[in-house]
Amino acid sequence: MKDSAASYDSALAGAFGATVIIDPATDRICAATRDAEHLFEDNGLVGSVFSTRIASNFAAFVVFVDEVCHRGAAWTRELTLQNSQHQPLNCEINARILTLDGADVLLLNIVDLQAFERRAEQSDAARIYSGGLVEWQRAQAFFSDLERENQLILNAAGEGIYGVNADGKTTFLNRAAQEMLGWTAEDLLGRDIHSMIHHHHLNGETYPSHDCPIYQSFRYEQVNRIEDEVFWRKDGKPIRVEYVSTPIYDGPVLVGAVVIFRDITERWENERKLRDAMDEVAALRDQLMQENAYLQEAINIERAHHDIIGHSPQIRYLISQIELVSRTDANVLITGESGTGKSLVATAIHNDSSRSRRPPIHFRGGAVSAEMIESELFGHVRGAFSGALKDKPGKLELAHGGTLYVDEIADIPIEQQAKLLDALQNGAVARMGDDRMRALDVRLIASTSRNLEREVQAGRIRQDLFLYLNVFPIHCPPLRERPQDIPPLVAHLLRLVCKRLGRRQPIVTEGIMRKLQSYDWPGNVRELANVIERGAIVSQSGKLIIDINNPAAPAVRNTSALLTEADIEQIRIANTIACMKEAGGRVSGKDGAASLLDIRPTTLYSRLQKLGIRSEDWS
Ligand SMILES: Nc1ncnc2c1ncn2[C@@H]1O[C@H](COP(=O)(O)OP(=O)(O)OP(=O)(O)O)[C@@H](O)[C@H]1O
Repeated sequence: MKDSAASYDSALAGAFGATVIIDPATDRICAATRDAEHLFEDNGLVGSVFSTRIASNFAAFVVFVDEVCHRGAAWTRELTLQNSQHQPLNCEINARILTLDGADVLLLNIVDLQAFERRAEQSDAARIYSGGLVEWQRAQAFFSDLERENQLILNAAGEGIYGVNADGKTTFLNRAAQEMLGWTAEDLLGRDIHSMIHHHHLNGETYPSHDCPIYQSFRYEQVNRIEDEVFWRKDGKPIRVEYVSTPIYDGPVLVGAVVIFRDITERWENERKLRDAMDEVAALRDQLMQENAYLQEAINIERAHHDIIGHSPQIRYLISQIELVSRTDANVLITGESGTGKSLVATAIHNDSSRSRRPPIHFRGGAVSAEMIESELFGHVRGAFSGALKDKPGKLELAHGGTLYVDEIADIPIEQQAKLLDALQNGAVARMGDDRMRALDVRLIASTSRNLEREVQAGRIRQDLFLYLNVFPIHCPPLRERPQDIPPLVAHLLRLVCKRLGRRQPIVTEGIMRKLQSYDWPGNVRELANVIERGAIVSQSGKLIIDINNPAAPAVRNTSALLTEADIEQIRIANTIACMKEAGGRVSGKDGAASLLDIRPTTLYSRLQKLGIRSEDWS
């Protein structure tokens, strides 16, 4: 046994690393090196059973031993051994047969592959990162070669290009870089470039090199693209740059980074000017919008007084109705003969309402062919029907958040009435040819010159739509029922038309006014406006001439529609002053005020006195 031990010792003397001798007959470990004990974490290796050191696949071990016995030597990486803690050991096993003291034993040299890989990595890392003189010289040589070989290209490039080694020292600098930075190659080569051109941010804060993307390029092997930074010139001025820094390798070794940069000062300046200009445009637009809102408000206030003319009780009642309903979101049905001012009333309601920030959307059923009504109201998508070449929103969609005024609701075909009611009640609309529902918040104001109840009975208006609309009916009275509104309407319409035509305003004689007031006005205010316009055009003599061919019998006067004495007096005062102005203050004579009014001068003298009209009033 002692002899055997000596033989084992001498057999192991030349062994390297973890080595064991096994007796294949007994499966026992006869001898082991210290490295083997270390590997298996077991000081009592000698004498123990070897097969317990095999983690798995014992059959593979038997095959391996057979191969060794047969060939005399073999190796494998297929077997996983385990240490005393049963942790697996990923190994390469080299085995051969030894004959000691006349008996065959197995000598196994075990290489721990994990430890081997760790050592390889450490030595690689040491080679790359230790940064010893050899590596530094190698990097220098690499950059010199790079620069020499690419001299022409580097110097021809419009972009600034410089290289840094793994210590951040400048290794080369092309011509464009020197021109942009003002630093020469001699100034920078071999020096820490970050501290020379990249030391501060534009706001004055220092820029530590470890935060710099260029350094990160060679520390963490990243390509970094920066779109807006500054490099500092030799004269202390900053230039705005965009750059790309790319790590570069000499074979497997990282030797530094190349930085390619472009001076974007001019572009940045142009962009800044553009941004400033756009800010200014936005500010002006806001200002204009505010002014517009202000003017709109001013116009609305102005309109509230002047749009709907008339002092008759009917008109006063109409205005009170408008004021009442415009404060609500209720649907409104406006009835009245043609030309009585239904559109005017609809606009007044919208303008006085909380929806007045959006323009009212006007839809006149009778103005569109029956086939187009659906597309006009609900919109369509491209291809919804032949001729639908692009998407188009309908009037309902356009009125979202505001008011839709449907003029002559009875002209809408019955199917579209159903669809309209559906959209309004559900608060959603789909364009023709589209499934997508779009939200809808619309106030509906509808008008008609027909008797809607009769239209419902005749089946031309849906009952449910009529009920939906008839929440707040407003009636516009015909002009023949309120002749006292004719003088103020005439004055208003005459002023408008003369202003538009650029003409002097003719005088309205009392005779003409009587004629206008006794006419029936089947076309209501629209007809009156036409008569006045025609009169303003043909009147050359300074007096309004009107042409009403078939004046009706004096309209039946409703006592509640009569002018008060005060009304009459006011009109008379205004008309007399206008005449005196027109006649240049002369009462009698061919172009005198009395002649314009078609009364005697003495009557006019006494009227001036009676009404308290003085020369200051017309001069
Ligand atoms: N009270 C009024 N004060 C001032 N202008 C009026 C008044 N009533 C009507 N008008 C004017 O008469 C013209 C016709 O009015 P509007 O178009 O509103 O009538 P309508 O009832 O809607 O007519 P239609 O039924 O034919 O559409 C317009 O120029 C309108 O400004």
